[in-house]
Amino acid sequence: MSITGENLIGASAVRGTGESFQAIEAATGEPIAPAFGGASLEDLDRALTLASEAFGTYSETDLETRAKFLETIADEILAIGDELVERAMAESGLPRPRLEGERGRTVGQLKMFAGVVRDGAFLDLRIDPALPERKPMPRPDLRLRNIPVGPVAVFGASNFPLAFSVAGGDTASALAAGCPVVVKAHPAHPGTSELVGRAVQKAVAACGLPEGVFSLLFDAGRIIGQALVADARVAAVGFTGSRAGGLALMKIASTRDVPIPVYAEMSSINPVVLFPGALAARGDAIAKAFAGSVTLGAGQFCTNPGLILGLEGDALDGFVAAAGAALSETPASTMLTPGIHAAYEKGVAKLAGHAAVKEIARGKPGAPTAGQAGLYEVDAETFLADPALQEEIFGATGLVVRCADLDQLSRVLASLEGQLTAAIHIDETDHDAARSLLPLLERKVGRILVNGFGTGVEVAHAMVHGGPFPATSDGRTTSVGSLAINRFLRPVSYQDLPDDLLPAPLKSDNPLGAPRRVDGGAPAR
Ligand SMILES: NC(=O)C1=CN([C@@H]2O[C@H](COP(=O)(O)OP(=O)(O)OC[C@H]3O[C@@H](n4cnc5c(N)ncnc54)[C@H](OP(=O)(O)O)[C@@H]3O)[C@@H](O)[C@H]2O)C=CC1
Ligand SMILES: O=C(O)CCC(=O)C(=O)O
Repeated sequence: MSITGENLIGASAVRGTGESFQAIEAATGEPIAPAFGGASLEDLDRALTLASEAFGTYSETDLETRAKFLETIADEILAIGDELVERAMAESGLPRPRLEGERGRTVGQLKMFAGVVRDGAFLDLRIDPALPERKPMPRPDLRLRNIPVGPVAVFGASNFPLAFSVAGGDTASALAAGCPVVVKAHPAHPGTSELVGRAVQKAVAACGLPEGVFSLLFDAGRIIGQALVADARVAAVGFTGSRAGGLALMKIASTRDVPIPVYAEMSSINPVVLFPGALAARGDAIAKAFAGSVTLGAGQFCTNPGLILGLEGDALDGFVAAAGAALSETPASTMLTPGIHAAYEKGVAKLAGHAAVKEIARGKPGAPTAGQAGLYEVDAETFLADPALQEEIFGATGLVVRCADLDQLSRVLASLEGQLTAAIHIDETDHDAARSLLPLLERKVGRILVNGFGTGVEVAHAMVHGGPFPATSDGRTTSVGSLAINRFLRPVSYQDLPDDLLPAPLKSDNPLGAPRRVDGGAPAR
């Protein structure tokens, strides 16, 4: 498949007349052909007109057609073959195994949502039959289902060019819900975006769906992204990226005549708590695993373990020495973009320049575009006194906070902003102490994990990839896993509608065979 640099608007490929730009090879900083023509506001208008027109039909597609569509997207992505992996490697600097794995995750995610759609439980069908004889008041017949919210704007993320981008989790869950999607491509990987966009476009045609179900727009700047969020035809937004970017989009969305939700996954430093029993038993092994996690993908994971909390003592000293030794052997890794590399360097310099912060280790230096790993430490009182030490450093650097006792450690946790994950490393002897921290961790994070690290989110039904602000803009949701579909649904209740006016899933003979909760009982088909 050749990459043309065109916007994909419904079934058409349109050369944008806005400012053009090229992809940059992450490892060399050299431009890669072709040039991408940025979308004009007219292109955006056309994409949104088509999306609005498609919504009525697409929102009522039968579940089998919608599931097949998601599976067809997955098949079309695989059919691109190695060109997709090669292009993503060049644009992102991420290695082949990582991108092949990410492609598998993307395809698996689409297939999982196909299963969710077929199952029908996401419709949350409820029926409270009429009770005409009830005293003192009769009860009306009430039936409820979830409906899709409308066209959704998705911003591709820089750090997962496949799994959090054009056909990533936000797009898959919005399409599964029945919402048309308009994607604003991340400028760090436009070629990868076009290849995947064309795969989705083919799937729309192959499944006989209205063309406006999907469009992909490029932009050299921010005009299109901002106009997309501001447009009255957009009903919700999915975003993964910086806190500043997420907040800017939330502001636009909340000041529209009709405000809409922005589901933004933003910044997180993912505390790791090292309990004494675990450290004494296997501190070296935990240190090696930590070094692997903090440097994974050049540290460019929002689940990166950026903060390590432990109790002062020999075991923590041993961990710090072993983690420092492992990190100092780690080669520098190409970062996604020169801008992300520069932001990383700035963040590390700010941390290293803090009077009370001590450098433990730096990884091996590398090319000018490569991020050098780092490990630093600070005492808990300093950390508690300076909120700047909580700022996310997007890259392969961690900060160890030395705590005098469990009480101080818990004060450090209590001082943290909302987080995506918290990891605790424990042995049997640590269970009582760990139990005492769990209520606090639940209030702070979206996922608590034991004896592991949060990088590498499993796409599953019981996954929460979310958390209180600023980890996300709405801690009641997740952007990974089947529950992500709920972001793009809203419930509607139907009171006393005759059977022939009811939507199919709520008709008396249950023609869809979807599970329904009748009179508050367990869902049954
Ligand atoms: N915690 C996390 O999960 C992640 C955090 N980051 C952080 O973000 C930094 C930059 O990385 P990046 O991935 O580019 O994230 P950004 O938030 O800068 O950009 C993400 C997308 O949103 C757009 N965007 C950003 N700000 C605005 C705005 N004010 N108005 C309209 N559109 C906007 C960008 O367009 P454009 O590129 O044109 O600005 C891009 O398409 C990293 O250095 C890192 O600190 C990045 C990825 C993941
Ligand atoms: O750890 C993962 O697999 C996902 C990380 C993520 O969502 C992100 O970095 O944006």
